[in-house]
Amino acid sequence: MKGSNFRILKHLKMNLLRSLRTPGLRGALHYTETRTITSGTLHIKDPLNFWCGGRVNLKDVKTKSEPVYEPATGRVLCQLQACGAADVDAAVGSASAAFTVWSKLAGMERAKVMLEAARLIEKRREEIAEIEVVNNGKSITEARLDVDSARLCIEYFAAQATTLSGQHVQLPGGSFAYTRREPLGVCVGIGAWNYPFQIVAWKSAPAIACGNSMVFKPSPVTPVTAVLLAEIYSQAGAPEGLFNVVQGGQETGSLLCHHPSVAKISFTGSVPTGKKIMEMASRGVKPVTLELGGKSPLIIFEDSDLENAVRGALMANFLSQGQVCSNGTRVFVQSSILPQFLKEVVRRTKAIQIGDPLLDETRMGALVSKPHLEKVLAYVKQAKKEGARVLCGGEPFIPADSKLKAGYYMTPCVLDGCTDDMTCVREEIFGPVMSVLSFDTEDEVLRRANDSALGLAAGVFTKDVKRAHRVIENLQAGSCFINNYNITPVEVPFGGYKASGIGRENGQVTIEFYSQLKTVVVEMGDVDSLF
Ligand SMILES: NC(=O)c1ccc[n+]([C@@H]2O[C@H](COP(=O)([O-])OP(=O)(O)OC[C@H]3O[C@@H](n4cnc5c(N)ncnc54)[C@H](O)[C@@H]3O)[C@@H](O)[C@H]2O)c1
Ligand SMILES: C[N+](C)(C)CCCC=O
Repeated sequence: MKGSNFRILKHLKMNLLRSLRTPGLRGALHYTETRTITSGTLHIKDPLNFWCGGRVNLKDVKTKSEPVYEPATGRVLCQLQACGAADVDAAVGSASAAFTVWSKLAGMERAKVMLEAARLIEKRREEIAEIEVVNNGKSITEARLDVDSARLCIEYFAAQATTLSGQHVQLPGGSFAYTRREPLGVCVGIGAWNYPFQIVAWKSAPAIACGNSMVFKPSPVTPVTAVLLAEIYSQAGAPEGLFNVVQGGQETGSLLCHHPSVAKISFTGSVPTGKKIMEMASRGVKPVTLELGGKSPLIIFEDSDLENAVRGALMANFLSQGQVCSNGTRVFVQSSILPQFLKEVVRRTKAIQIGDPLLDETRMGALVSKPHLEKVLAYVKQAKKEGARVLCGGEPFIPADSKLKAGYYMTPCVLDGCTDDMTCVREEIFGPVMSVLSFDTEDEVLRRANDSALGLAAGVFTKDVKRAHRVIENLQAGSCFINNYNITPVEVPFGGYKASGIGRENGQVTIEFYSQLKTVVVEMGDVDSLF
């Protein structure tokens, strides 16, 4: 026992020494791969802005700094320095300089850097996941999967980088044309707070695979992990300025969108902000990718495997404390199986372990902020007022551990007796609140499921193969699931119909959204002039 303790201590010491020798791991994080942190202990003092290949301390003394919180404890984690016009200009300038080098590399050369970045992410998986938990409040189990998804995305687009190519078209008289797939230039990424590390990878990986550079602005609520990715790309051999991070809120975001040297904007966030982004982009005729909100239907037919349908409904509603764009929050259950479904879904919802998100056994951590928690609780109150029945949850939750008492927790909620006109059924709540509606026929449920301005995702549970495909064909949603929910492998496109967005992330098609085609016509004979 003594010997094994000694070996563990020696291992920890070696890792600590190694981490202090590694650029980017120095400073206030004092972090190693094997050392784990506990809630309430991490302090971040290093600057969170990053351009020209390093972290940047803003010089402007007038820069306002804002507190960033640890949702699990309600404690201030760090101060955010928001970038102004000169900072945004410096970051875009840095990205423009990198573009001239990076865009000329062969796909294989880009892939090499990206695969090294993926390797570094895998090596630092636990560290990144823990920091994500401290800043976002989600459970460590989910954060690890998010880091994996980020890494897989970078690996996938590294492979895509090696396959980018144009077309050769034979023309009369031996003449021909060819197309070149070329990058766009400096791309801007703007992220939401629910999947901070995953979002920054889902945007940067296709962008840099195609030869673009990027300036990324995380949500001011979760600014911490994007800069880790910036350091990783740098350590992996990316040219200075290939990937930059500017911090701030809507002012900084709008400076980025209006910047004349920016070629494209890829945004993840709410529908109202998405509309503003599109307006700003239209002034410079810049292409946009918009990954926006949802109010997705999950349809459970009476012939479903009930056990799987219940599991699917929980996965569709309670991942990341319900703060998931694609969540199937309108759960339509065929009336004949409604009582069994509700009994089982409520039993399992009540059993969800809420608490310290850094503990392995926790399944639901804290919501992202106090105002957001209050907003979600207000939705539950409104649902009750409008006649929905609360079968469980929907209350603030105070964990027993004293250090978590000021955290932003609530009990996951199941609402029954919901009708299509209720606020909880019409609006995106973005919290752990499942609204259950009953239906009788396929035609009826299709009409009701499509009765929304949003169309991000949809799901169906049934053992009838023909019905499954027929229903999916008629659902107005971009990301659909049969007999499962919220499965988003990086090899398949993800994105919404209707007001849920424009463009796709992941999958081969995403190359189209980060590149442009140049057509070259080559004359092999004489010019046949009409003049
Ligand atoms: N479809 C998807 O893939 C997806 C994924 C995650 C989250 N979301 C959506 O995101 C929303 C929650 O995230 P949120 O609250 O951070 O969204 P939000 O729209 O408030 O903010 C998103 C980002 O936009 C920035 N921003 C705000 N105003 C801006 C402006 N005028 N100009 C430029 N940038 C501006 C914010 O600082 C933040 O970085 C939900 O609606 C959710 O459904 C969608
Ligand atoms: C990986 N999930 C859980 C499907 C989340 C996708 C991103 C949406 O918020």
